[in-house]
Amino acid sequence: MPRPKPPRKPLSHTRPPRFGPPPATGSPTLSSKHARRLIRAHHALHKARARALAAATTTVADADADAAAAVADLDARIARAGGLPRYQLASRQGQARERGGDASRVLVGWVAGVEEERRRGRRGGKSRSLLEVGALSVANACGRVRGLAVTRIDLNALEGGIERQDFMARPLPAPGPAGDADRFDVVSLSLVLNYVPDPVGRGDMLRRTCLFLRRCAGESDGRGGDGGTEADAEGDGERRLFPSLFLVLPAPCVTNSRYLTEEHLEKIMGSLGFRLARRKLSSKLVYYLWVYDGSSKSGKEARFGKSELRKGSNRNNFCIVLK
Ligand SMILES: C[S@@+](CC[C@H](N)C(=O)[O-])C[C@H]1O[C@@H](n2cnc3c(N)ncnc32)[C@H](O)[C@@H]1O
Repeated sequence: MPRPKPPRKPLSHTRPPRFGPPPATGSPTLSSKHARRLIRAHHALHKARARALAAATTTVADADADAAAAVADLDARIARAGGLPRYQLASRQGQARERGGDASRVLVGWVAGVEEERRRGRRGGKSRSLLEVGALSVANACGRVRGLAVTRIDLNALEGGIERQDFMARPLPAPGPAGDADRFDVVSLSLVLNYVPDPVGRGDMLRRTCLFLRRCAGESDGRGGDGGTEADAEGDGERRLFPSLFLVLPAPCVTNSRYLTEEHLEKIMGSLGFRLARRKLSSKLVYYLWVYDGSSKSGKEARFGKSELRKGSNRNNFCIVLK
């Protein structure tokens, strides 16, 4: 008579981790969890480096050596962890999968109606241009919109078609119409602002986007719009969508920060001359389209420091400072 099978043991929840070499750079086996850990560690090291760097430039001479050594040590740790290339691959593989894909699809969804109308010739005129800062791939959704010319830059170019360039060092367009060819209808900062390790650097980056946006035609051709107003993507009127900044952040940067709320972000952006045209909140990310009209309500840029806006021990410290 056959013996009854012994009951199967439940899987242990305390199983030791599997050791072995980390997945090779570019490996499709990089798990979401691994990618998330790698991304967090990279951000943390960068923030520590920014703090050490600030200390190195502000401390008295004999402390300089220590601070400089701390920076060098952090550089070595960043390099040992695979540096920017590994972070980028983790972002491209793990994070993209986890958050449901390419963030530029949201931008395309917002502006596609306008472009479609243009294509059908009702508005006529030039094609649109996009400067994608922090581009990881040329194969994202914005690259497939007809009539949208995309310029891609990144600190480290992973593919052909992406220029290796620091946005903060990108040569500024010449003043006036002479610089128009070097300005864009849309600048995209998708998960780039949160890469900047310090609050002042974030403010500087936001401010710099204005310099690369085409001026409202109200200023250059006196017609009170960018070559006329655009019907927006949802057809809810004649609100302009260009020139604009597409900004994507991890949602907790605004939903759970001690120093930044959406209201505060709107004030910062308003002071730079932007108004909020579109917003989408997902479980992981927040997407914004900010239309630039080149002037703040008060007529001048305000200063925004670091002040606590929400209390609570479980908050993060994401902050934007406009000096
Ligand atoms: C998390 S990745 C985001 C990639 C992509 N935009 C997305 O939405 O998935 C951030 C990228 O921004 C790039 N980056 C950060 N600061 C930059 C700067 N000042 N100029 C150009 N690229 C920058 C980094 O090199 C990195 O590749």
